[in-house]
Amino acid sequence: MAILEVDDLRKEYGGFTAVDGSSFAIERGEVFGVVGPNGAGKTTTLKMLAGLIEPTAGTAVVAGHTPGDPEMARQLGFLPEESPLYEEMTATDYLEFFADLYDVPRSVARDRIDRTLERLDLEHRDRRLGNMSKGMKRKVAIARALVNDPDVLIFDEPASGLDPLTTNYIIEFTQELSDEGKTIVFSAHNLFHVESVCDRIIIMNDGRIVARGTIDAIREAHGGTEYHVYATVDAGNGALTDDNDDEFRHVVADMDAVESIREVVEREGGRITDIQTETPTLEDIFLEVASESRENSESRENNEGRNGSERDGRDGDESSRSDSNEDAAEART
Ligand SMILES: Nc1ncnc2c1ncn2[C@@H]1O[C@H](COP(=O)(O)OP(=O)(O)OP(=O)(O)O)[C@@H](O)[C@H]1O
Repeated sequence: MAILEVDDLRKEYGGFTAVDGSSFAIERGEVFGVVGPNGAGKTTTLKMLAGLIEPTAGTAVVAGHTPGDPEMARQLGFLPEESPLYEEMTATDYLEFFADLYDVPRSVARDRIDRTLERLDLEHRDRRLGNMSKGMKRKVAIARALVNDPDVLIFDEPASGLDPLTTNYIIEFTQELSDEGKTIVFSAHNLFHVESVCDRIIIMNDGRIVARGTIDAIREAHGGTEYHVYATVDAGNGALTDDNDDEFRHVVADMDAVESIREVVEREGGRITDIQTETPTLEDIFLEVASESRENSESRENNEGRNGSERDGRDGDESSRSDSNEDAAEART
């Protein structure tokens, strides 16, 4: 059952649309990735889920409550991208202060804070926050998101700008929280981290969701694994040659096609010299999706401009071309 449901969520700033009608549902216990280039609308989406920004339209329901409802705040832990801390306080004082705000009994809070900081391997808990390193501060911010023991966590760039060791702790800790049954909305630019912790993702661009699903399903929708068959003769399939023209590379999508190439090559008296597989990384897919989405927006803008200035009977053609571009983009969402 979905613990978090978002329906046609939209945020406009003046005439600018930062989030353009997002809809998705997250199942209890899932780690759900929100990825996209700078300015895609990720943080705006997460802040609307956390009740920190009022949507212009649409709804978000977290554990049966709408953002801003005090009961929802009890069930939610939000780690913002930037987390200013009270520099004069120690980590322990700071976290106890927030536990009080959530009415967590002192003894429960102390135990929870101790265990969380222990698991995050935070030393010098009585050092002033202002004197802590960036990584230590990030761990305190994570502990703050957990102080009320929420069911749902929203982590915006939890490990950005940290050293590899601290990053590793935080990514492993996220995985452990998921294993314990927490539902986590996870946004990060490091797609390797996204791939290692997320069950499903959405890819956003220019405020819109341009791809969604499990990483495997998205990979499949974007060509999946390619087989590169190298042979001494050209078996067709638009084979490419190397600089010396003495080897032909045939790129195909499945093993049946590999076998067909083998048959033709052997019939022609040639031989297969190598077969390699290439699976796109999430980064490859991300770059492809972002550039496709940019081309679609440009084509939409061009068509709108042309339709506005040339109302001479050709509008039907242009708009149907534009629609098919949108259909192609939507088919992948
Ligand atoms: N308060 C605001 N007023 C006007 N525009 C805003 C405001 N907040 C965000 N935006 C704009 O909305 C768009 C989406 O911003 P958002 O911070 O959600 O992107 P993001 O995907 O999180 O980017 P990044 O990866 O760089 O953090 C950007 O173009 C941003 O400039």
